[in-house]
Amino acid sequence: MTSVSELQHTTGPIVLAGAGKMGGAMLTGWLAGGLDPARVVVIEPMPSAEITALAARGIRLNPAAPSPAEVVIVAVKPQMFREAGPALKPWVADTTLVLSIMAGTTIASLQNVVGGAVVRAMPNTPAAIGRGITVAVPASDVSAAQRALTDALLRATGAVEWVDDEALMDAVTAVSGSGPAYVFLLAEELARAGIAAGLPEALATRLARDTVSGAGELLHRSELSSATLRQNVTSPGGTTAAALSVLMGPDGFQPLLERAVAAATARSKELAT
Ligand SMILES: NC(=O)C1=CN([C@@H]2O[C@H](COP(=O)(O)OP(=O)(O)OC[C@H]3O[C@@H](n4cnc5c(N)ncnc54)[C@H](OP(=O)(O)O)[C@@H]3O)[C@@H](O)[C@H]2O)C=CC1
Ligand SMILES: O=C(O)[C@@H]1CCC=N1
Repeated sequence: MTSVSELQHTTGPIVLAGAGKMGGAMLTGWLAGGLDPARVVVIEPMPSAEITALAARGIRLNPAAPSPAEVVIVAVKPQMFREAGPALKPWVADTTLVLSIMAGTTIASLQNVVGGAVVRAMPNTPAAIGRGITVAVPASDVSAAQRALTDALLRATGAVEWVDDEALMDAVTAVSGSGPAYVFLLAEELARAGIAAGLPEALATRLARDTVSGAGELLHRSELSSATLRQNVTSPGGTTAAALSVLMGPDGFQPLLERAVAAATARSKELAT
């Protein structure tokens, strides 16, 4: 992760349209990394208490007089974009970087509705703690400076991968955009299974949460592959092998996740406008 201080080389306002779960997570990551709140404009019809409180730190919330910004981040729901997009135009000049994080919504659609130099990106909510991963794809007219600015913004919330093929974004969305939800569900279901196996609810919940987060942290810090880390838990003829014979069986994780990722990929394509 690079420091938000790279963003201090730029001076213009950073406009965030839609400060919900994902836009709010990115904003949290930027502010935690040291971005000056005075540079941030938030456009949000029903701001949460947290976002409203940020106004006291210098963020400008729903200012009355828009003017072209250096960056506009589009973080409204894709289903809202056709309605919400045109109102963003006064913030966008030809030279404005328009960074969209909307699932499905294409670069062509952003160019038509909002204009500017468009980068389409797919982040995830661990951005709030600087541990997100974002995949970005630039429109052909995005300058090197705009790409560097995008990179600095995204790196302040975690890792960044650039791709040239926009068609990859549906599967990216299904794997890393939605992926944190699959992991949180794993923690929920591991706790439920622990309760079913006889554990008190509070203990099962604690064990599941700390196991998922601890294993995630080990995966993050270790240079070993996930397969090796898994094998390191699996004593021959032991308890893990018994569980994995279920989880790696014909109706185990592999076909289940393939179906889940295929469903999310298909939904991303449906959301394309
Ligand atoms: N959640 C996630 O993990 C991820 C989400 N995304 C993308 O981020 C975007 C936002 O998703 P998410 O944060 O989950 O959804 P949210 O509903 O939490 O956030 C969208 C926000 O936009 C606000 N909004 C509605 N209309 C306007 C408008 N005209 N101008 C400005 N803001 C408006 C909404 O307000 P109100 O609620 O009052 O309508 C809401 O606060 C989506 O496009 C999604 O595809 C991408 C990666 C991951
Ligand atoms: O569920 C969604 O559509 C968004 C995109 C990826 C994560 N959340």
